[in-house]
Amino acid sequence: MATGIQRNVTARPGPEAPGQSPTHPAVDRPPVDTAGGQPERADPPTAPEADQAPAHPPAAGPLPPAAGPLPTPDGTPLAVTVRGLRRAFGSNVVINDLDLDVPAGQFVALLGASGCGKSTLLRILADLDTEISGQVRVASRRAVAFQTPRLLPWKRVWRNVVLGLPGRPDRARATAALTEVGLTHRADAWPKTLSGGEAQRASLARALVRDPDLMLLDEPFGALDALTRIRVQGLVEQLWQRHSPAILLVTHDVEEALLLADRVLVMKDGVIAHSATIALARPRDVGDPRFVALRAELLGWLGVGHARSEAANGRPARDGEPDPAADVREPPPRQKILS
Ligand SMILES: Nc1ncnc2c1ncn2[C@@H]1O[C@H](COP(=O)(O)OP(=O)(O)OP(=O)(O)O)[C@@H](O)[C@H]1O
Repeated sequence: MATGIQRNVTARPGPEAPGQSPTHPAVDRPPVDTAGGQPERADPPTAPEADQAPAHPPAAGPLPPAAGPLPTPDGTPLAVTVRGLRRAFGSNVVINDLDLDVPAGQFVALLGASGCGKSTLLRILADLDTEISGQVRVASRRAVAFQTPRLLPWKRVWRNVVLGLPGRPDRARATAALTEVGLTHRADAWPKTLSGGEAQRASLARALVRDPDLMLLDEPFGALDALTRIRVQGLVEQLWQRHSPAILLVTHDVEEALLLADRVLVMKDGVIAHSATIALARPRDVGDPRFVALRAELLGWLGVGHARSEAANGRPARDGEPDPAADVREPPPRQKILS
């Protein structure tokens, strides 16, 4: 696998005030909806940042020539290698000496409390944030999908799918990707006429068309209703099984993480504080006692008290009852885990 971003940099003093980083545009801003039947333009004035690796080298500077390949434990090719990563916004140090390895083809879910830095890490891996120090190496063919599908409203669906690919827009490629996500019949639709699930499937097709070695998914199911969410989760799992990219999925949903991932990471205090290998056969059964135990373990790491009790007692704690598992399930003090 070709290695794409290779950075070994020291943080530069950022000019930004919180919320004003030039490398952190307002990423969740929905596009202005101007689609209503407007004619297609050949090319957008700007391409969305989502779903494609940037065409230009990162602003943080090239890897010094002396830097050799990072160690790969047991020779496994890695889709992601991070060493000593640090990212701060002013005095807010969000990522602090973080290490991470993601082997090629592995499905990894990333959990953590709100604001702990999950999206920041994903944006760094997507090369959308370069104000960092540390070493970052990721597969060159990568694709990103966010909670909002970010389709350009003035482009028909199929043109959105191939947007940003080199050369002339190739309808056959778009059709192949749309077929994979079951959306061929909507190829000529305008984005604003799609349902939430259809739009997210179009976003997945846009990721897929790049034949990525690494897919970075930031809560891609977060805005979907419960039923659509289950369907799109299943689709992502199928696509992963068919194409075998490494996937890093940011999610708040422990069950979702356990249903989909080979490995679940918990981010806390700027590092990967816990890594759990999920060695359960697929499709997974939420009622399987091992699934229940893993869920309780992860909820414990996320600081959910009742889950700790459930893990220890096999039943939820009653209100007011001291948590007998609290001292054994509480994560140990911060330690460095190479995940
Ligand atoms: N552009 C920015 N400028 C200043 N601070 C930022 C910026 N982007 C993120 N942060 C801060 O970095 C921290 C981590 O944010 P991030 O979005 O990575 O968290 P998260 O774990 O993904 O949260 P959530 O689960 O709620 O989406 C937060 O304190 C956030 O306010």
